[in-house]
Amino acid sequence: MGSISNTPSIFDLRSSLSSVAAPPKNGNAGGVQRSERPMAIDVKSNSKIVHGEAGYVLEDVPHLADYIPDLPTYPNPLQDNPAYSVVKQYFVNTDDTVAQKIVVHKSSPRGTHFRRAGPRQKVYFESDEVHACIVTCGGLCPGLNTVIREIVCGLAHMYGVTKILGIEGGYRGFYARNTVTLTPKSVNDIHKRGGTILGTSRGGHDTSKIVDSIQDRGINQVYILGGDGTQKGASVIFEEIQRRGLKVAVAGVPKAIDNDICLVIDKSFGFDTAVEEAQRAINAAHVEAGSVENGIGMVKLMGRYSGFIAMYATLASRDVDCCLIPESPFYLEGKGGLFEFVEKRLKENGHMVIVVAEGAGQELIAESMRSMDHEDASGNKLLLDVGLWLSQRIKDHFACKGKMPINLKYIDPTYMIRAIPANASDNVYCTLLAHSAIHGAMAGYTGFTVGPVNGRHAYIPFYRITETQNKVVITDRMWARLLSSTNQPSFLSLEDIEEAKKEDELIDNGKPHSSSIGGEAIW
Ligand SMILES: Nc1ncnc2c1ncn2[C@@H]1O[C@H](COP(=O)(O)OP(=O)(O)O)[C@@H](O)[C@H]1O
Ligand SMILES: O=P(O)(O)OC[C@H]1O[C@](O)(COP(=O)(O)O)[C@@H](O)[C@@H]1O
Ligand SMILES: [Mg+2]
Repeated sequence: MGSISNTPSIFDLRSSLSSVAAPPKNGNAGGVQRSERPMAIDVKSNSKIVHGEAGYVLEDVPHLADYIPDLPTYPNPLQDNPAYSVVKQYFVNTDDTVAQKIVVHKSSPRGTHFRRAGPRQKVYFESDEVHACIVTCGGLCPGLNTVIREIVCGLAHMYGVTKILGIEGGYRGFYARNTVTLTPKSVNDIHKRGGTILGTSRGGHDTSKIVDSIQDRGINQVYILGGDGTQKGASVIFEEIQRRGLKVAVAGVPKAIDNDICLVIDKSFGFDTAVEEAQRAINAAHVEAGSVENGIGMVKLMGRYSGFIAMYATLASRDVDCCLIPESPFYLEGKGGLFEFVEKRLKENGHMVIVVAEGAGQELIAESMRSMDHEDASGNKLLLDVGLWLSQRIKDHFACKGKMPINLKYIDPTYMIRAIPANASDNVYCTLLAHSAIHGAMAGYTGFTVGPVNGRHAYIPFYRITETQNKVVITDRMWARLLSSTNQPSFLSLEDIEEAKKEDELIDNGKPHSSSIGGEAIW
């Protein structure tokens, strides 16, 4: 790629981001260098799209300089940090980008790219000017404490930042709860604990009260850890901050225990840990089922709309006979149905294990029970308990005269797989996410989330995180691998499969397939 900043002729300039130019209320006076950021932006609902040669597209993230003119820059203090002095090319080139699509054809366009995460030579904040805050929102997820720890330690050790506040109890904590001062010492061993030391909540997102609180406290870097709902909230906070013209960087760290967040990033933190912990429940179900005649072990795992935890836990365990996920509808009665399969497997093996994701079979349950359209405080639909329902239906079916007696044990480890500390690999991953977020905010980027795209960390605009949910693609090879390992019915007719393929083609449309996790190749 040619240098973005050196080849303005390839750009399509239609900037409206830069039209927001109210003076910063807590802006910083004076500085050593003036920034030069050629604006070459195609604005699509607050997005910065840069077009290059051969179908190259950069979906860039906003920058403080887009709406605050003449911001001073400073040399990155990392250049004097002895630990990093050994790094060959420590600073990321300003025009480095990460490709979303890495399997390409000779004549295909180069496609969408994201700005590469990492430390920049110039920063937009002086160390003693930074007043950062961290908030955690939504459901728990292994690794939240690690991200908090690494933001605090990273800001302190890499950038010499001393003012870091923890906002307690999620978004409403900005205006209704206390704050806590965070130091490397106070967060030293929190990564060994599950949950979040800051507490969390659902609901309570009041944009103007939150931004008032940010402004009143003089906060200029906001780190927001949470799922799709949280990142939607972060996006509107960023818009309000931009509208007020504040020099405040907003960085999101995406969290989703079930990996349902965003088609772009490889996987979400905590997912590996959750899959590992799920093995313990599956093992228990297998032991229980195998110890009695016609034993069935049923395990319910998290996954409202995406069955990644159930799919990966099944693939990892090899003890599972049937995995049911929201993306693949199933039915109970008749030929090819679940009851028929259960009977067959019990006759063959004498026992079986079923893993069911919490969002699976919701239409079936709604048909047989009076549907309750209840929501939680954040507006998420409260699901009916598929594990209990399915256990009862199987018990009822086999209790009929003439059927074999069964012995079913239901295990619901829902909260056990998310209330634990992150495992080793998630801890390292969380560290990289935290560092990417810090480097981005220090470099003046804002309104962004961080995450690995094909293994390289990138800055991703909020709309990419919030626009679509990541789902298991049932026409991908990974789901086929699962079907082949469990030898369960697919519950789909040929027409269903054709339909699913068509839908996936529409979704795919230049995006990588969502069954790829951890940057591993799906072939
Ligand atoms: N569309 C939205 N706009 C603003 N805030 C939102 C939106 N959706 C959710 N939130 C807020 O984000 C926080 C977390 O959302 P929730 O859905 O509970 O968890 P998660 O972030 O894990 O999806 C809540 O405080 C909620 O009020
Ligand atoms: O009981 P809670 O705290 O509302 O959490 C239950 C929900 O949290 C989750 O684990 C994750 O949800 P979020 O992504 O919204 O945090 C869901 O799978 C589950 O339905
Ligand atoms: Mg959510």
